[in-house]
Amino acid sequence: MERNIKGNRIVIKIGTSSLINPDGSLNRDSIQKLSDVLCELKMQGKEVVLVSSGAIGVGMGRVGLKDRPTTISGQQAVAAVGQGELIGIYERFFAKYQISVAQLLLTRDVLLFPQSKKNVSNAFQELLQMNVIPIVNENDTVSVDELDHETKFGDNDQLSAIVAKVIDADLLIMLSDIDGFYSANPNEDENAKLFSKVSRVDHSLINAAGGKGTKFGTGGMVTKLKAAKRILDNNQQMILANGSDPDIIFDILKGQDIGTWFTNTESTEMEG
Ligand SMILES: Nc1ncnc2c1ncn2[C@@H]1O[C@H](COP(=O)(O)OP(=O)(O)O)[C@@H](O)[C@H]1O
Ligand SMILES: N[C@@H](CCC(=O)OP(=O)(O)O)C(=O)O
Repeated sequence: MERNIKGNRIVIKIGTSSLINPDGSLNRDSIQKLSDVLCELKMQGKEVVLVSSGAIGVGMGRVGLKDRPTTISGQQAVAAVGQGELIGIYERFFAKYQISVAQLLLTRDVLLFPQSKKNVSNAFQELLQMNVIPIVNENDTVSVDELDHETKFGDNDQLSAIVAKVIDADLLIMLSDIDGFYSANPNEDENAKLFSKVSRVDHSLINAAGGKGTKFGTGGMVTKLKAAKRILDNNQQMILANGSDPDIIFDILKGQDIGTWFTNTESTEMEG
């Protein structure tokens, strides 16, 4: 079934699992391909915001760590190393198209304090008018899940939903290493079925969501569902799909039945 998708102002979130190879090396091809697709969307006149994870994964490679640091401060440190390199890579790929990027490191304050929300919203508006592609990540040095602090965020999945709200986006496209949201983790249950459409995120769905797929990911499916709930509560739309080939974004925007479509205009459906 074709989907009725409005996609003039789009937030695209890409997870670490799509940016880092299983051996920990940077997946340059994937980042380049994603950058090509985003530039093409810009040239079609669309407004695009990228929420990119990967700071910790890139930083681990840079400082020669095979495993993610176990301490929060260790993760903050490698994120600080990786973020600069990550933005530098995006900057070079986008420069081929004479498109500039901007780095926005955000925390939950964006929603908690009306003045912060207004400031961030104004900055996004200016950047979009300047035809710049804003690239967002959490401000990992201050926003850690484990600290009970006003600025905590803990995951880019929910951050991307918050950004979609702040800029009043038509659509959030969430790209991961999996084809969508399944009735159980398909890496553990071969009978898991893909949901093609979800109209309500309730406890039974959250129970079907498991943790992250690789040592590089952060939130797994739980944080993606929490993001979807925020989107539905705000009457917006989200599509969760596999980011291994970023060209999938074009098919999503054509309304093809790809991944899981979170929309409260229709009832929940499973494939098959
Ligand atoms: N019900 C489910 N449907 C799909 N994937 C699931 C589910 N439960 C757990 N997962 C896991 O969530 C992973 C994606 O989350 P994560 O590793 O955090 O990726 P990303 O880095 O893209 O955010 C999948 O690879 C899969 O192993
Ligand atoms: N801010 C952290 C990642 C947070 C995160 O949500 O990661 P992921 O589950 O891969 O989207 C980073 O850039 O490494």
